[in-house]
Amino acid sequence: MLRHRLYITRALCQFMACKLSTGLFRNILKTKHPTGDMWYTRSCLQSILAVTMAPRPFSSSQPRDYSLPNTSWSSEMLRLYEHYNIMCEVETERGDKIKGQWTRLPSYNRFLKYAPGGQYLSKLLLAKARLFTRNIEEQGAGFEYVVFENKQEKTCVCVFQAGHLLEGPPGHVHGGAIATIIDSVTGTHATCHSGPAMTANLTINYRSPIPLGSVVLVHSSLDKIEGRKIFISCQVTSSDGSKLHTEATALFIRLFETTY
Ligand SMILES: CCCCCCCCCCCCCC(=O)SCCNC(=O)CCNC(=O)[C@H](O)C(C)(C)COP(=O)(O)OP(=O)(O)OC[C@H]1O[C@@H](n2cnc3c(N)ncnc32)[C@H](O)[C@@H]1OP(=O)(O)O
Repeated sequence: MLRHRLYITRALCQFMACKLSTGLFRNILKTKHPTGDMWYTRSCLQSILAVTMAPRPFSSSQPRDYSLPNTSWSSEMLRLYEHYNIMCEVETERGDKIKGQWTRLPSYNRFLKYAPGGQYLSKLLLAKARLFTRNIEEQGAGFEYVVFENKQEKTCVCVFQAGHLLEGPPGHVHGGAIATIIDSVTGTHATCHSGPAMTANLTINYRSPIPLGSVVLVHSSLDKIEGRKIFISCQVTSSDGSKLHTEATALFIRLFETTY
C-alpha cells in the first residue's frame, strides 16, 4: 500500500514537473515570439533539439569525407590518386615525414577549415548542408573526385571519374555536369587561395566529349588577382594529358575585403 502511494506521488511529481517545464519553455518562447502558438513552440523546441544534438562541425562525428578512395574507384582513378597523394608528404634525409608541395582537400565542410575564414563560414553553414557535387550517396554513380592543391604553383588538380547518373549524350558526360565540376574545382581553388568567393563568370569551350566512367584530370591555374577579382583558367584532359576535353576561364569575386 505504502509502495503504491509512493509510485502515485512520484508519477504526480513527474507530471507536474513536465507541465511546469513545458509551460516555462512556452512562456519563454512566447515572450520572444509574440506569435508563439503551440505549433510554433513545438517547432522551436525541435529546432533547439536539432541544434543541440546535431553533429558539431569538425567533431569526430563528421560527415563522410567523399574525397577518399572507395570501391567504385577504377584502377586508373586510384593510380592518379596515389600519384598526387604521395606528393602530399615527403621524407627528409633523416627519415622524417614532412608536408609536401601538394595538399589533398577533404570534401565539403571539412574542407572549409582549410580556407581562410573557414572557421567563420563553418558556423554559418547548416550541419546538413552539402556541396551539390557530393549529393549522391551511391558510390560511383555521380561525381567521384578528389582535389589536390599546390599552393606554391597556384594550381589545383582534380582527379574526376564520371558516373552513370551524369549522362548527357548517350554514353557521355552531360555538359552541365562538366560545368559543375569545373565550377566546383575552380571555386574550391579560389576559396582556398583567397577565402570565400562566388563565381561571377564562367566561360566554357567543349572540345571533345568525355566518355561516362572515364577518369579525367581537371587542371585549375590561378592566372591573376585584381582587387577582389580572381581569374582562373581550367582545362579538362584525359588522364594521360593527351586529349583536351574542355577549356574554361572563370572569374570569382572575393566576398570579403580582407587579404589573406
Ligand atoms: C560562399 C562561399 C562558399 C564556399 C564554399 C566552398 C566550396 C567551393 C566550391 C563550390 C564553388 C561554387 C561557386 C558557385 O557556384 S557560386 C554560385 C553562382 N554565382 C552566383 O550566384 C553569383 C551571383 N552574383 C553575385 O552574387 C554578385 O554579382 C558577385 C558577388 C559575383 C559580385 O557582386 P559584388 O557586389 O560583390 O561585386 P561588384 O558588382 O561590385 O563587382 C566587383 C568587381 O567585379 C566585377 N564583376 C562582377 N561581376 C562580373 C562579371 N560577371 N563579369 C565581369 N566582371 C564582373 C565588377 O565589374 C567589379 O570590377 P571593378 O569595377 O572593381 O574592376
